[in-house]
Amino acid sequence: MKVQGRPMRTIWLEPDGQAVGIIDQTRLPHAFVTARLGTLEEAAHAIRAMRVRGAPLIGATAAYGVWLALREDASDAALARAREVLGATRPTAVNLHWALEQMRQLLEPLPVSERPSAAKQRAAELCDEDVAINRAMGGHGLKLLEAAWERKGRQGRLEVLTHCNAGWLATVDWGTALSPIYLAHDAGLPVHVWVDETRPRNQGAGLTAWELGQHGVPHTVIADNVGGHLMQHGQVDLCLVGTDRTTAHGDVANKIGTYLKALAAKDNGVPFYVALPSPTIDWSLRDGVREIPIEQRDGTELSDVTGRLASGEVATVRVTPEGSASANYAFDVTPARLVTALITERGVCPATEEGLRSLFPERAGRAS
Ligand SMILES: CSC[C@@H](O)[C@@H](O)C(=O)COP(=O)(O)O
Repeated sequence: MKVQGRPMRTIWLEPDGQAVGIIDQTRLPHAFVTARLGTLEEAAHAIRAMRVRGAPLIGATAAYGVWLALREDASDAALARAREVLGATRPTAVNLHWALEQMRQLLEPLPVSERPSAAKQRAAELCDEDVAINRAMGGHGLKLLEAAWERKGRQGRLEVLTHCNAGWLATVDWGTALSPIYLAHDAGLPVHVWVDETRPRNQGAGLTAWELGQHGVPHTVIADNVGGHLMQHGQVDLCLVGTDRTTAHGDVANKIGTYLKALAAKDNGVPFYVALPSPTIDWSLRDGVREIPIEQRDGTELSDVTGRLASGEVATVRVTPEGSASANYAFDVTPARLVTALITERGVCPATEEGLRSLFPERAGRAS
């Protein structure tokens, strides 16, 4: 992606090689601010406070967090502690645990003296792999968008609805759900994106709208409850979202509110696609609704809203009465039966165990 015309990733090794650079996503869209992460604690805090967020980027940050820990102390105990601290930051996105497990498998058998440089190199590789996966997913998703455009008779605009931010900012580059959209836009398809605001943290209004704007993709921000109305009136050709954890049977956990969009899509015959890199698949789970841990965050994210005042100052204001309790569920699970197809780096498949295993045959018979 380019930011103000300059190509960049969302996470990088700083030029001095001593720290990891990130974009502080809590400051967007009002300010574009980068930050240095120099310790395990800073990496864990960045994930917990959502300075970095989105399933693949959480995993990439955790991998670098292991390096930051091991360069201080590369003992078995320090490695175990780094995995514990980072693993406890956010519960739903399985990419976090996948990345920590990748690091463990590589590092545990190595002599202590070799671990820091190996961790640094592997974290960089995981980032490169994420970029390649997302680009490949984009190519497969692009074919679905082209087919939808043909079905529409190449009339008007291709109307895509998305929820939360499954874009460049949620990954190392490209995005998951937005990767096909960027490719479609670049290929000249007249794609227009309905962007759910995605309360309570407004990742749609603040992040998706911002990055689509950076790339010049036409888009319109809508309140979270508008999608059903648009679908009833033929104004959505397809829904395209990301996921934080998908079961071996194709149940999909994603940002809270995704399930309601999938129900509305089903009722209106609108295709509902989910884009996911393979590290997002939790092969050990069968029943997403019962088994995927759903993050509950502080109620102030719901009761308080941050925005820019007319004066230019960024301020946080309370929108609920003092004394009213807030429940802040961050994710929900869309059952596989509501998902038209899954888009992965290896191709598109039905949201079924057979579908996923046809693309990832090496997983056949493996529980995790
Ligand atoms: C990148 S794909 C899926 C997601 O990670 C995304 O849609 C999402 O739900 C992000 O949630 P967040 O709480 O902002 O980390």
